[in-house]
Amino acid sequence: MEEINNIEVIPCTQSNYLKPLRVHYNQNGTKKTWDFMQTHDSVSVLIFNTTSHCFVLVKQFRPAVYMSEWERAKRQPPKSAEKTDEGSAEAAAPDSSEGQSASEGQSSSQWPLASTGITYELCAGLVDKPDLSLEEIARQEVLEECGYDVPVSKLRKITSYRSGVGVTGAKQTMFYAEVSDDNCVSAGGGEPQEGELIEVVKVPLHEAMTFAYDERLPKTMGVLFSFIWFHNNMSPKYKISTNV
Ligand SMILES: Nc1nc(=O)c2ncn([C@@H]3O[C@H](COP(=O)(O)OP(=O)(O)O[C@H]4O[C@H](CO)[C@@H](O)[C@H](O)[C@H]4O)[C@@H](O)[C@H]3O)c2[nH]1
Ligand SMILES: [Mg+2]
Repeated sequence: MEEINNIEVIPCTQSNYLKPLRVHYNQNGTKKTWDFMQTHDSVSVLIFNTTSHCFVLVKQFRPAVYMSEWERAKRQPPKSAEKTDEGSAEAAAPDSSEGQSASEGQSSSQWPLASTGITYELCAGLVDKPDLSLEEIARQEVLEECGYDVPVSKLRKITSYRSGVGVTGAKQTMFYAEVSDDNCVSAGGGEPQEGELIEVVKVPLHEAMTFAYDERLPKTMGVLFSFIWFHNNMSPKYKISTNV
């Protein structure tokens, strides 16, 4: 249950997370300019629980996604208040949590439901600790966000890729971790002192592809890619249903 209100949007002039910059350069003799954002690289982890045959994902409110939905709503106001994806999306969700919002803080504009800013993601984290390896950061994120204590040696690197090419250029490295209920040491949920409010969500293997392609459930590309990676690499060890 999320309640988002008192929304105020201001220009970002200083941040620990990103730095907007403009680069001038010559490409094949042509003068060019590009605006970009310096951000941290990141790691993500596809977690598969071998006891329950479920993928372990996280679900959290993402202000950037919410604000993007707000922009869209301003461009295309919904035809009627009831006519949103909300009911059907939550009905199809693998857990029962419900989004809720209040429209306050900003003139008379209609704020979207908080649930439009809640996304399903792989467990993931920023590479912001120079003394730790990518594997060690991934291990910490699995523990903090999902509550599983897995040794670094059990993390298998899947691949790395650019998580954004137009704006950030940041690199994300993806790992695979097989866990069992025996590795579960806490409920997870992130670091409350860092302001993290994370819900751990289990997606049964036999529902994975239906979940992945259900556009009513906002999710990252990492979820989609990693499920397909699992299908290609872990079958026939674990059978993933593909009838979508
Ligand atoms: N970004 C930001 N802005 C703030 O103003 C801001 N203010 C506080 N924070 C804090 O920074 C920490 C960031 O948490 P993580 O290290 O777990 O990183 P994620 O946000 O999970 O990001 C990962 O997962 C994403 C989804 O796959 C990918 O897109 C990213 O590339 C990937 O790094 C949290 O403690 C959060 O409370 C902000 N973080
Ligand atoms: Mg995270």
